[in-house]
Amino acid sequence: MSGATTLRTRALGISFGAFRAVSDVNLVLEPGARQALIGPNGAGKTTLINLLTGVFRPTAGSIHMGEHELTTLSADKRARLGLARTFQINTLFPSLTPLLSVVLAISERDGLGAVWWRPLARHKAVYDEAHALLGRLKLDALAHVPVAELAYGKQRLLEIAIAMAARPRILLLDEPAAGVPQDESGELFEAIAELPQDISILFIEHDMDLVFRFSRRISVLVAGQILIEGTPAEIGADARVREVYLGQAGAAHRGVAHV
Ligand SMILES: Nc1ncnc2c1ncn2[C@@H]1O[C@H](COP(=O)(O)OP(=O)(O)OP(=O)(O)O)[C@@H](O)[C@H]1O
Repeated sequence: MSGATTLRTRALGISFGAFRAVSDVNLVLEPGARQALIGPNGAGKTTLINLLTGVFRPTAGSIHMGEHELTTLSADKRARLGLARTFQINTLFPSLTPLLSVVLAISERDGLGAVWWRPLARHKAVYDEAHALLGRLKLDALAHVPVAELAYGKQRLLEIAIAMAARPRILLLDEPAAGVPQDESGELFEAIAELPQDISILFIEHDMDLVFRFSRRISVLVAGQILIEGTPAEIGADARVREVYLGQAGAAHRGVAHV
């Protein structure tokens, strides 16, 4: 699958027992979006991404990608339609190199995982593509360094390179800068901003400086529901958003002065 597409949810929700973790969410991710999903701890941001990617089955509503309805599709099928994600926690193999990590991801995409006798030309094409992806994320100089020896910010970039190996149309990034020292997180987001413009990106981020620098739209999730969705200027001017954030302990150090 290739080409830009729109991801859309209609009245999406999930309950865990009596607890409604996400409810009535109408989210639209336009082609080429650079959209932030923000909200207090426990608001349901990761749960929403888990619903979009098929980790959880919704208890209400539906999910659509272009003309495809995803609501009941497996995570694998959604990935094949062009939906990719990264996780809040590091999921890399520490002893592999970045090059091999990306080669494996490309092989997986092509269904070549178990085919060791593939033609040499195809082998070269996979390596060329892996080098190009690493180059795009400015990891080419580190292609042969074991993952365990990479700075954490570089590891997070590698996770994005691996997600990109699936040739996604939509990329969902769950706190891509989590655990990354502050002086490396700007560089990480610059790399994200430079990904091909036809890929739609939704990212969860707590650092408001990064959110306001790198998003073109912001969705604010509070207690499982979208409180407001708009441009950074609209979100920054919204009194309810200020109230939500100023009510949170520690909000000041997250740069809420910008909200
Ligand atoms: N599998 C589950 N079973 C029961 N409750 C769950 C489950 N997954 C999430 N929750 C609950 O749903 C709520 C939303 O959690 P979620 O992790 O989506 O929040 P979040 O906005 O991503 O938070 P944070 O910013 O801290 O990562 C929380 O109260 C959480 O305890």
